[in-house]
Amino acid sequence: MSGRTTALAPPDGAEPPVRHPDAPAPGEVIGSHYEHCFGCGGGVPHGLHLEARAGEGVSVTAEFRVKEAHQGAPGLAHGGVLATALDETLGSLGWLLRVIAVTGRLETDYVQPVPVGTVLHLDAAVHAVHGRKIYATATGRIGGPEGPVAVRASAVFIEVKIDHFIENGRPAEIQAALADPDQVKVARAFEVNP
Ligand SMILES: CCCCCCCCCCCC(=O)SCCNC(=O)CCNC(=O)[C@H](O)C(C)(C)COP(=O)(O)OP(=O)(O)OC[C@H]1O[C@@H](n2cnc3c(N)ncnc32)[C@H](O)[C@@H]1OP(=O)(O)O
Repeated sequence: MSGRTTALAPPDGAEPPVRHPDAPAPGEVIGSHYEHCFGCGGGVPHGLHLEARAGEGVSVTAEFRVKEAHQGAPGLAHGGVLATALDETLGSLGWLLRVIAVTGRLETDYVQPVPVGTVLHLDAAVHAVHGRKIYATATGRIGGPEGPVAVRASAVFIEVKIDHFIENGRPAEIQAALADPDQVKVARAFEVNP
């Protein structure tokens, strides 16, 4: 841990983020990075099925409809599920930078309860990059993209190589992913980062 900073504010010397030339165009849907991802995968029945779209610069938008399976208190979304929605939206920013990054720190503010049936309108943007650290924020609104803020988050993501998953993931899922041409295509899209 020595020398590690977990501050959410970019340090001196941090640079503005650079949108990759091959990033999806503004408005383009960013596909799921993994079919079995709880946040975005189509193969998870009770998952969030979050669909993100590229925005301008290094930003994204996404929508998440809160279902019964996502409750904490009766009729209300679970806070951890809302944090997942924010985390997943932030994670999709990697497609704009063309880097693979994992959440290092995620700080969440819960501003308003979010009832079941609500569509949470999310947006996220990268503000700075310092070495492997990516500083980003996300907001979730209810009632529409300009509606009142229900949740927001600040995060530091850390860039990793594909080996991070190969070395740490359970072998059964890693082997299945490596045998899936669509999954390999997703991984290659990041590995050609110049
Ligand atoms: C096929 C497509 C798939 C695409 C897959 C995309 C998935 C997205 C899914 C949504 C997002 C997730 O939920 S991701 C899942 C949840 N997250 C995780 O599982 C991450 C678990 N943690 C780790 O594996 C590790 O701690 C890492 C990789 C984050 C860091 O370890 P490391 O690689 O050894 O790096 P390390 O040298 O310690 O640190 C590098 C720099 O980052 C800083 N740093 C390290 N940790 C933190 C931290 N928690 N908060 C702030 N800063 C940190 C250090 O101070 C240092 O700064 P300096 O000294 O250089 O200044």
